[in-house]
Amino acid sequence: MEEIKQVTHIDNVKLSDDKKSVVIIDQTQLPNRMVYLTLNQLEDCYEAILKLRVRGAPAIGIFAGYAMYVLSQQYADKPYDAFAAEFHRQKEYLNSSRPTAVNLSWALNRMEKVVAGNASSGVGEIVELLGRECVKIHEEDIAMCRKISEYGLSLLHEGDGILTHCNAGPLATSRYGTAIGPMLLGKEQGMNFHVFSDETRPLLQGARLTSFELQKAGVDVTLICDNMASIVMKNGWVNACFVGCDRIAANGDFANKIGTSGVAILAKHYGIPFYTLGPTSTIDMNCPTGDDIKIELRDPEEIKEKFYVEPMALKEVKCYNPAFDVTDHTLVTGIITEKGICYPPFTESLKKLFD
Ligand SMILES: CSC[C@@H](O)[C@@H](O)C(=O)COP(=O)(O)O
Repeated sequence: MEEIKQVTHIDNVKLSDDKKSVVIIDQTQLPNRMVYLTLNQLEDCYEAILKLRVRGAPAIGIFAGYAMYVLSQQYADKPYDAFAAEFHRQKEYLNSSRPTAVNLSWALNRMEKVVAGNASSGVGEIVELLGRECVKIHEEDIAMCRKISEYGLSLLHEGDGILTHCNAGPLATSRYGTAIGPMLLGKEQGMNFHVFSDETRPLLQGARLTSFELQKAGVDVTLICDNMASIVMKNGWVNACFVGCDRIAANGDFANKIGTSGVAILAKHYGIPFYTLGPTSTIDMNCPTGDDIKIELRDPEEIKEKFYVEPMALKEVKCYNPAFDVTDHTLVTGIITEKGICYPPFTESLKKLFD
């Protein structure tokens, strides 16, 4: 296994040297194998998002931007109208891979705006502009993650215990990550935290990815099963909960990995501040409340078989496998973005971010 020198420099998504492919770390293979995939076919890009080879709201947006650029080069000999139609078809297809994280459609729409806004340019020039736009999306995310990490760190103290759910670190974003960023940045500055990482059933992003990132960064991390969050809070070991987000509605409700809302309810019970951290690209002002967020339903096989040597349940047992849940804004202490920390009432504080 390739040695990770610095987790904040992991290239989870990047362009190949010849810019004809997008290269990702196959996150389904971690923490056991560091496998890079070189993708340049539409179906493979779709499959990579669907199967969570690339995952995490910002990372799938960045990936989609690169993928559209790579794919667009393959039909750049078409006249503008045919090029734009093919671009739209491929964009819609990629967008249908996962419904909950808004970053996917946000990045795809940004790329399509380049095509629509340059109709009078040659297709070759448009492809070049697409190349610049996807790099910009990535660079902006790097800067946003750094700012979010700084704001998050401003709320923490030496020796704090922090509980997190799922993975919102470098693998899910760029460089520092969002919810994990403050801990990585604090560590770089000589601070020490005790992080509890929920394993995050059924796909174990907390066990496979978050505890991997934190351990490699030298942060004190303790892996717990999801149903142990209550006891570590009751023991007084958690000073704050930091989680990521996939879509924040205009009223502050937000979708994140299934189980997040349970963590928020527990945190309220024990009087522990609960924060979600995410870039403004994760805020969907067109989505009034959490009820308007589409929750992805996934294959029951993920609950019954994946990651087990033998099936964990009868094949015929019915399963309900939502990938995300919505945390009610009343449970949220603050929303930490690259533009600052929003506090209730969120309808007003979130709106101000876009004024
Ligand atoms: C900064 S990543 C934020 C979220 O995308 C993350 O917490 C999460 O829920 C990811 O879910 P996943 O299904 O692994 O893509």
